[in-house]
Amino acid sequence: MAPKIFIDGEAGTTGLQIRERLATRRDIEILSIPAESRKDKAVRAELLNAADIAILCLPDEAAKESVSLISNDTTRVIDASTAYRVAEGWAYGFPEMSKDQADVIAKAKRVANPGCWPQGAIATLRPLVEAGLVAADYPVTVHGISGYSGGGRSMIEDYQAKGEDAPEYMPYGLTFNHKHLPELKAYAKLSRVPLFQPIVGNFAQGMVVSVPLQLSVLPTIPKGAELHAAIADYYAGRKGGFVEVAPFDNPERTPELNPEIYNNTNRMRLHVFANDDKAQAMLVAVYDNLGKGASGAAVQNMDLMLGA
Ligand SMILES: NC(=O)C1=CN([C@@H]2O[C@H](COP(=O)(O)OP(=O)(O)OC[C@H]3O[C@@H](n4cnc5c(N)ncnc54)[C@H](OP(=O)(O)O)[C@@H]3O)[C@@H](O)[C@H]2O)C=CC1
Ligand SMILES: CC(=O)N[C@@H](CCC(=O)OP(=O)(O)O)C(=O)O
Repeated sequence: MAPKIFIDGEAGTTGLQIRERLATRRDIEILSIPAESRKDKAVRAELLNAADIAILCLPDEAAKESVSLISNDTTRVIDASTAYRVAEGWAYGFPEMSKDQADVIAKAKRVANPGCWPQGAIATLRPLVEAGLVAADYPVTVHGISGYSGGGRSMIEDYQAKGEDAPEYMPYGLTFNHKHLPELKAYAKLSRVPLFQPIVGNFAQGMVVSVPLQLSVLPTIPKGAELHAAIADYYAGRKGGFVEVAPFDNPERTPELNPEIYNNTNRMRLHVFANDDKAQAMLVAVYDNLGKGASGAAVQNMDLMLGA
C-alpha cells in the first residue's frame, strides 16, 4: 500500500508548494483536508492519525497542537515551523549537514525542517568550524536577502497589494533576536550567538545568504583557497544531496549571486570569495527559500523517511 501523506496547512505557501511537488507522484497517497475543515481540530486529528507521514506547514502554535493531536505510535512528522528545530528527540532536517544526517532523518519519527535563512549559513560555516579554520567563538555576522514569499501568505498579500509601491529593499531583524538564531548557532557549531540581519526584497522567491569573515582575527589566518577546499571536500561524494560548491574564483561581480536563479529547484550553491592580502573572505549560499529553504527540503526529507 502506498504510504499516506497528510499536509496540515496545505493551503498555505509552504503546503501548496509541497502539494505541487507531490502532485504527479504515484508512490504515495495524499490525504487531503476539505477546505472548510482545515482548522477543525477533530478532522485534523483524524487525518494526522491516519497518515504515515504528516507534514506540518503551520504557524508554531498550530504545529505544536498538531503534534499533540497525534495519539498513535506510527505517524511520523516533518514540521516546517520553528517549534522543534533545537528540541530533544527531533532530527534537524538538513540531510547534507553531516555525513550521517541523511540516515538520522531516514530513521527519525520526528523531523524539524530547517528555517530558510539558517541553512545557507550552516552549509558554509559548519565545514569550516569542524575543520578548525574558523574558531567556534568567531563573532559571526550573517546577512542576506530573501523574496517576500519567505514571510508566508500575509507578506505575499501585502507585497502584491502594494504593487509598485512595495519597498524594494527592507532590512529587518533589527533587534537581533531573529527566531532562527538558536538553530543557526547550534548546527553551525558556534559557541557565540551570531549577529543576523536579513533583508526582504521586492521579488517573490529566492534568496542569498552571506557570511563575511575578517580572517585576521583568527589565530591562524586561512587562505581563501583553503576555505574553499574545506567546504568542497565536506560535500564531495555526498549521494543524493542538493548542496553544490562553485569553483573558487574571484570575480569583481557575478550573475551567479542572483537570488532567483535556483527558483523551483532544490539546489543550494555555495561560493567562497576572498582577498588573501587583506585577510578577508565572504561565504555565500544561493537557493530558493521555498525550495531547499522549505517545501523542497520537506519533500527531500519525506523521501529519505520513505526510503524512496
Ligand atoms: N514561507 C517560507 O519561505 C518558509 C516558511 N516556513 C514555515 O512554515 C510554516 C508555514 O509557513 P507558510 O506556508 O509560509 O505560512 P502561510 O501563512 O502561507 O500558511 C500557513 C497556513 O496554515 C494555516 N493555519 C493557521 N493556523 C492554523 C490552524 N490552527 N489549523 C490549521 N491550519 C492553520 C493558515 O491558514 P490561514 O491563512 O487561513 O490562517 C495557512 O493556510 C511556518 O511555520 C513558517 O514559519 C519555513 C521555511 C520557509
Ligand atoms: C522573508 C521572511 O520574513 N522570512 C521569514 C523566515 C521564513 C522561514 O524560514 O520560516 P520559519 O519561520 O519557519 O523559520 C523570517 O525571517 O521570519
